[in-house]
Amino acid sequence: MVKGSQKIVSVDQDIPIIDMSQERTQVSKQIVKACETLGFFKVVNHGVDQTIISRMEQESINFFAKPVHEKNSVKSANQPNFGYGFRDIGLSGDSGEIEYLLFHTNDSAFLSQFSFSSAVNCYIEAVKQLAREILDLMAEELRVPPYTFSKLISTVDSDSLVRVNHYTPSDEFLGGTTRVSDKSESLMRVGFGEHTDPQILTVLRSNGVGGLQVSNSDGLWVPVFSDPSAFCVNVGDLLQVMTNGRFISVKHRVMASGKESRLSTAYFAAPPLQAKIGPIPPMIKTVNQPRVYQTFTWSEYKKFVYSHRLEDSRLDMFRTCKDEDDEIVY
Ligand SMILES: O=C(O)CCC(=O)C(=O)O
Ligand SMILES: [Fe+2]
Repeated sequence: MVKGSQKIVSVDQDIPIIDMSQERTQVSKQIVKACETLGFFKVVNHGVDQTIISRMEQESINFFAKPVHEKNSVKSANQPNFGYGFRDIGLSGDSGEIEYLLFHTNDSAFLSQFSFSSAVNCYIEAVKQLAREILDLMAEELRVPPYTFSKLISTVDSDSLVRVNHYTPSDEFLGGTTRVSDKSESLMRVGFGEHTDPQILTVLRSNGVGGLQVSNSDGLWVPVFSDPSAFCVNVGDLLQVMTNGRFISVKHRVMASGKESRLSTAYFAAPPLQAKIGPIPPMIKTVNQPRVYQTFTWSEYKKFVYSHRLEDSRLDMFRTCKDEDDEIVY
């Protein structure tokens, strides 16, 4: 039995697909609606140059094709869970059928070890720009001051990350030194266990191989068909907090069925470590929408997240139990 499994619905008809070439107010309305109902949507006609995407994908394929010892040597000097990872996700004992490369977007010393750092940097700039644009569209429709969200990810000390995930076909695991012990699990293996993304916004792309599932309001897992020309966007925990619970930080997971390699690249847009995060004043209405979350720094929340398991509902600990009056000025 796959841990945490729920019923799976068969089509991704529930996943909104937003055409960013539409009229601006239309786009912002659709984005806000998607964030309130599912916390997840796809964008098409997003303006990111296909050559930037293709270069990043090819360089990632080349990296994962390298011998294990070469991949293992890619480690961050000061953070043990950064760099190349195999199976172990995070620091609290989570694991999945995955190998990955995790790095800070502004860690130029780390990035310079790669022959493909220019492809990575171009990709980061492009998805960061897309994330900013989406956050600005949200702010417009929510009628909050311009750049309220995007300015948090625009500063040089923003703590944003990129994770390139590679889910290898199951035969490689079955035939190799790593053995899948249980037959039923070998049919549907957890690639990346259920979790919410802790940051502000995630912009994710994959290579045309599915596996990603999102949990809808009925608690059903909705498979997300992979469209290599689209970006998937999901609300992170911090955006749920800033919107005082109006946006949903969607629970998602990857089930690797094992026939083809899934390659995904996630850009996690995050604020600087010392940024104070809490519900923004226009999102708090004393009568019908009182403050739901406390105020905390990203650094405090990140520490908390890293000391818990992926599937833990980490945001619950930061709900208010009393009225707080430490308003944040963004
Ligand atoms: O690989 C995917 O599609 C999703 C991975 C994911 O959820 C993550 O890296 O946070
Ligand atoms: Fe995720």
